Amino acid sequence: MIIDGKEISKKIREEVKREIREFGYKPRLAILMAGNDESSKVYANSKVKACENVGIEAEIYYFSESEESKFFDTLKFLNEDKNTHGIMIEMPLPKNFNAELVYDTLNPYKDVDCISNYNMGRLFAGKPLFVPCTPKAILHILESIDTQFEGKHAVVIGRSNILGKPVAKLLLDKNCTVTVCHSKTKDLAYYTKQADILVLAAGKMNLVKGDMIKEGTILIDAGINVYDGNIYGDADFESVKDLCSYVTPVPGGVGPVTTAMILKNTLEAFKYAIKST
Ligand SMILES: NC(=O)C1=CN([C@@H]2O[C@H](COP(=O)(O)OP(=O)(O)OC[C@H]3O[C@@H](n4cnc5c(N)ncnc54)[C@H](OP(=O)(O)O)[C@@H]3O)[C@@H](O)[C@H]2O)C=CC1
Ligand SMILES: Nc1nc(=O)c2c([nH]1)NC[C@@H]1CN(c3ccc(C(=O)N[C@@H](CCC(=O)O)C(=O)O)cc3)C=[N+]21
Repeated sequence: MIIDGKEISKKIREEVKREIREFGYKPRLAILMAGNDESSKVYANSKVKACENVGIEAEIYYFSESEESKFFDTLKFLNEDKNTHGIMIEMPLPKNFNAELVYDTLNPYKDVDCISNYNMGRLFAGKPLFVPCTPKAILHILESIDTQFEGKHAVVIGRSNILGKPVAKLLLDKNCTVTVCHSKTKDLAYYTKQADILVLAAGKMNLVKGDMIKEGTILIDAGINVYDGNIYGDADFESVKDLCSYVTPVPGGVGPVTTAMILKNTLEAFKYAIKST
């Protein structure tokens, strides 16, 4: 069955919208965007639209590659700004930016995508302030199809701090047996063939094909690859789709649910702010 990420996203957005309506004023999300990546700009604009549709005020702050100090000044201002509840920093940052300093500077209570070192620590200690948006989306999708996690073999391809690692940790919390593969993994197919749940988060088109998976697997494809003006996941969708019990398409799978989770986390940041006043 092909999972409809747009439908799942719609439900989350409606819930967030309903909850926001009950508050007297609007949550505010600041999106910091450094560098000149055109596709990131498109995503940032679509996030603003999604925010506005549920009653979240959103503003994008643009910085060129030569504006690192202005970027940090803005970040420090937003960290303290009472009117800003969530801060989302678009990744990747330009190479010349001190990313480590960003992870140490961002106010953890506003860190809606869980990129700060403090929040990464809390996440892995099992007491997260925020669960990062894409991993949260992936777990939500799995829960929405009533996945039985316990004792299942989950294979995650990718080990980035923002995606692969937290997904693996969340699946471990669900009592899956988890294998994490990466670019140095030998014989990827050996692992993918064993997967009851397979999560793709590598950013490599056609990385997984039909002959690399077992029948009945649940395949969640978080990859986003742009080719010839179209977007594709990490799986060769045509060759895997009939073998999987469930599969997410790209577009229309993990992406829209991720956007919904940004809204949900912004609402959570708003609640932290209310609690602390
Ligand atoms: N749908 C959504 O909402 C989102 C989608 N994405 C997409 O997910 C993908 C991954 O993103 P992100 O984690 O940020 O990317 P990174 O580039 O940070 O990480 C990619 C990971 O995949 C591994 N990898 C790369 N090539 C291979 C290979 N041939 N075989 C096995 N493993 C491989 C890398 O291994 P190693 O560690 O050894 O280098 C690395 O761990 C991208 O396509 C990105 O666009 C990202 C965020 C949100
Ligand atoms: N701190 C941080 N967190 C992120 O989560 C993050 C990031 N930085 N930098 C960029 C990547 C990319 N990303 C996407 C989100 C939604 C869609 C999405 O909604 N895609 C639509 C398709 C859109 C289209 O057609 O172009 C879909 O898959 O259906 C895609 C990609 C989040 N990212």
